[in-house]
Amino acid sequence: MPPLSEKLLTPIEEIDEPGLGGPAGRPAPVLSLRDVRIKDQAGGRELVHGVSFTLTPGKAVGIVGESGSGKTLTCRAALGILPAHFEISGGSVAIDGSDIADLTPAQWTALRGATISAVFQDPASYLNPSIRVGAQIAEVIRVKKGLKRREAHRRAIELLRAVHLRDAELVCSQYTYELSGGMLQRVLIAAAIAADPRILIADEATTALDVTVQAEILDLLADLRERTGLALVVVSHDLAVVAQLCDEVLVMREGEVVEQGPTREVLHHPRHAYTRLLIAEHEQYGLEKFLATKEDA
Ligand SMILES: Nc1ncnc2c1ncn2[C@@H]1O[C@H](COP(=O)(O)OP(=O)(O)OP(=O)(O)O)[C@@H](O)[C@H]1O
Repeated sequence: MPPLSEKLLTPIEEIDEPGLGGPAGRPAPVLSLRDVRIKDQAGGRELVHGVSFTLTPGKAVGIVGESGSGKTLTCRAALGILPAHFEISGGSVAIDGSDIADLTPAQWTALRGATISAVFQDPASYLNPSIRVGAQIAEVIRVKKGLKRREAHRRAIELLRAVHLRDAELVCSQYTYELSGGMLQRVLIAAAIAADPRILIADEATTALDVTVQAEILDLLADLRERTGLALVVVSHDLAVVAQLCDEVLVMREGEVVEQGPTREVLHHPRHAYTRLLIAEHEQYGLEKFLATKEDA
């Protein structure tokens, strides 16, 4: 299995700071999708029929929808890791103002981890079972941030603390089989933020976790967003997760964005029948609590 830094996060070159580049001093978007369409070349089918959103630093966009609606393909398109035979067949994705269609492999390598990073479900498949987890995180830091081995190790422990793992030194020296699913998910988040990315895509990152661990991880993401200006794309079938974290929400169904807008507005005044259905289904999971919080804010 290739090391973590090669799988998702590969080597570093410094990227220019974006600064306040937008019109009228507004922050420039770190990620923008414009009418992105994704096609399965093998089957000739278009699976995603036009997704658009803009993400500025410190903002969070949520994508909700049933299984197979195209949420993960959309994220993979933004990360330049569509499965074989899939292609962006229309529209464009820009990271930090650069159209990803023009990026060379070396430029992609520089962007991944350092500018855009991701956490998916099933953390075990992204971590090497035969290397201690601390060494895997330290390797990302060495490659991406150019730190020496000892400093990278120290930073790995700091990151494990930052994701609220108790006894970070011990976890650092452990292997994946010694850790629970919740601990592994946090290790993966630590690895994903190790190179200080500006965009983090969290694709069902908390779905497999129990409610308490899920709440802790969502708090952690909210905190990173606030403290570091991290911009988030949060994919979840759970509206409560999106309600808690996101400013804007896209509701997807069968590859189509059926509704999009400020989270509060969409959740309080859904216009599409499918959104209303999702809300009705999720009320039992405590969505109302988050709606009340947003409304009071
Ligand atoms: N590697 C693949 N090979 C073939 N078809 C795929 C592949 N990945 C996705 N698809 C198809 O593309 C469509 C969109 O899938 P996608 O994974 O983006 O949905 P999703 O909304 O993320 O669903 P889930 O919540 O189950 O992850 C589905 O019809 C799916 O079957």
